[in-house]
Amino acid sequence: MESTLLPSQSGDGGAFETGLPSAAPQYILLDFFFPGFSVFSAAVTKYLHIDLNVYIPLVLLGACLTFAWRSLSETFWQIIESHAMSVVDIRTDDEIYNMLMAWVAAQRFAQGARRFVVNTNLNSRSWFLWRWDSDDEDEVDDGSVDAAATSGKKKKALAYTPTFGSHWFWYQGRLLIFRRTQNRESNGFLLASEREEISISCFGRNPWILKELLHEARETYVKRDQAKTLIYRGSSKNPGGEPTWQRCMARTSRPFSTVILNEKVKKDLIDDVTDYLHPATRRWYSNRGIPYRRGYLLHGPPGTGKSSLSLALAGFFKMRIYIVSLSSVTSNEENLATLFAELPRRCVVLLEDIDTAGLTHTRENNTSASAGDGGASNMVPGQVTPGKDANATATNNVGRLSLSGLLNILDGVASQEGRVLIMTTNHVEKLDKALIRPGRVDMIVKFDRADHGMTAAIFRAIFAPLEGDDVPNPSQADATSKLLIRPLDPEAEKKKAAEAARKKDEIITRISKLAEEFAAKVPEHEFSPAEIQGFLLKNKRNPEAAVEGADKWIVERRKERQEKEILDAERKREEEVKKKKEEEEEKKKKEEEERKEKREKRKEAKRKAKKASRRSKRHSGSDDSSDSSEEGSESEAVESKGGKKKRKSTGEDNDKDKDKAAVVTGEVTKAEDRDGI
Ligand SMILES: Nc1ncnc2c1ncn2[C@@H]1O[C@H](COP(=O)(O)OP(=O)(O)OP(=O)(O)O)[C@@H](O)[C@H]1O
Repeated sequence: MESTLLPSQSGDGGAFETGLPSAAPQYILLDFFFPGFSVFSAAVTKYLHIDLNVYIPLVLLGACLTFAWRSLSETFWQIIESHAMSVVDIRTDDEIYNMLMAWVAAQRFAQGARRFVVNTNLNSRSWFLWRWDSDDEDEVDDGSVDAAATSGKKKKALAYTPTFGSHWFWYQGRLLIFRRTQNRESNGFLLASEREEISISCFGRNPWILKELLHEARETYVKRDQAKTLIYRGSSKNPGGEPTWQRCMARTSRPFSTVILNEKVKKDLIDDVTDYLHPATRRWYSNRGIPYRRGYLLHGPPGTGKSSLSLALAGFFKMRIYIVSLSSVTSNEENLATLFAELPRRCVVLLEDIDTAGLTHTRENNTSASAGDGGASNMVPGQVTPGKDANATATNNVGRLSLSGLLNILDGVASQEGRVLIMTTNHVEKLDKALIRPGRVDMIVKFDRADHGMTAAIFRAIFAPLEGDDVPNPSQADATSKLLIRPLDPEAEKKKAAEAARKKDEIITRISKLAEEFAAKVPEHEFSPAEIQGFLLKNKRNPEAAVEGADKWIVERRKERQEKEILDAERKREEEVKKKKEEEEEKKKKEEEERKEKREKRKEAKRKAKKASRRSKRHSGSDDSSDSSEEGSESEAVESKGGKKKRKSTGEDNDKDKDKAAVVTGEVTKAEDRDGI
């Protein structure tokens, strides 16, 4: 092989002997870019007899070509993209991100990706879009499910999505590109998984296919939640931060029938909401200039079904429910206004505990809050609920919600027309009339503790067999597996179905009988449905035990209640004693302050009197001096006759001044007496 020897190689030894090329200009250059290249090249030449110099131009050419190809293709793509393609960028802080990712995870190209991202929760990490509904854990029936998840214990489904880069796929016969890139802005506040951008592009200047895909993604996503009631709660990420609606749960919609309430009341409520939500009603309202809103007030003791009815209503009308508890610390006027401004047009808004909102400033009686005698008989509508906020003073209610603030929000521009407003309270009697006047509250539903019929209904609801109930009965499971192996003939199947129906009827009859027995034992209007349900759930597989244990439970419950009442009374007494003590201390302090003030005033008066006396003294002194000047030599004569007379006259003046001072002091004292000091 022909080799180009460097001058030093054929010359005087040196580099030739060491086998290292001397510093030829191209080697200097190459060494600069690739340190050690000259040594490597010399070694290759010496041992392999390959002269790398021959290949350098080729390598350079290749590099140039690669570079040119890259930049050309990039430019080419940019031109194509901007002139011949349509692209949709998806924001990671919008719900469409969740929708699209759920759709992508179900596609073949995502499941077939060799490098992918695996998630148990595909949703955006933006905290307000984050979903942690436990129900989703059971959803293992979509395409992205890990097969292992279906076996045995239910696990969270695994979703696979393609990793960063471009991924080509076919959709409705069109070639599309799903691109997932790392967000170039390195915002320190973003989580790692938030730092991504996704886009979908298609060839052609018409983006209809992309829109279709997005619609499909949304439909699929919404369908998943169709049988569920989406619950949002108003909260802020950090204290003092801006509040927003946070999706907190997707519950399987509660059938109306499971809320035990007077059937007529239920029907009236459903009819009313149905009529309100009818498209023609909106026009009717707007034609007459009436604000298109409807409000409902649910009131009654705790655990009687107010929240359950609200959720059932939202589920029945397939609306999202937005819940705010007015007793929460964050519910001040500003926060509530922000939340109301973000409400969608058609939804249910549930304002819980409107009596505990600290609505101290009523519109009717602004001074009532300061009346402060606190007795229940003197309760003014809109006052703070005693027990929780009774001690709240004007100062510690700063930043809290006032009644007029709440009314402004309910009526104001931030309030979306078309929403169904439900307010719940345990103390309807404490609400201001303005809050529940027609237009704000159009229907009032009263809830009560369970009567005979309700108790029996709760019993039946818990023990009667329902479609889809899992009966953990080993013999039954055995029978089912046998059935799977050896199918029955139609006749036998019919017989079996009839037998099952007969058995079911028998169970229902038995449960109805037991329900009556149970209801007869439970006194009416003493226990809330929640309390009864709590007891029955303890015996959910044994209705007979529930009936048997009812008497004992009632005794225990009464005892518990009594103990609680005693504890409450004790706590109340302690609080009262503490309050009294505080009041006494306050009184003492006040008295002491008053005494101090009196003393100060007296001192001040004395000081004034002294001052006056001194002034009058000075006055009389100056009179004397003028007399003396007038009298001239006469005074001198008097002086020379001896200071006795002068001293005498001064003494008289002093006595006069003293009298004068006494008169002044008397005046001040009188003035003090007038002021009641
Ligand atoms: N009328 C009812 N029908 C069916 N279930 C009820 C009824 N009342 C209460 N329950 C059950 O009791 C539990 C508590 O009910 P819920 O939260 O609706 O009461 P609430 O009146 O809203 O109470 P609170 O005033 O304390 O918010 C729920 O599990 C619910 O199933």
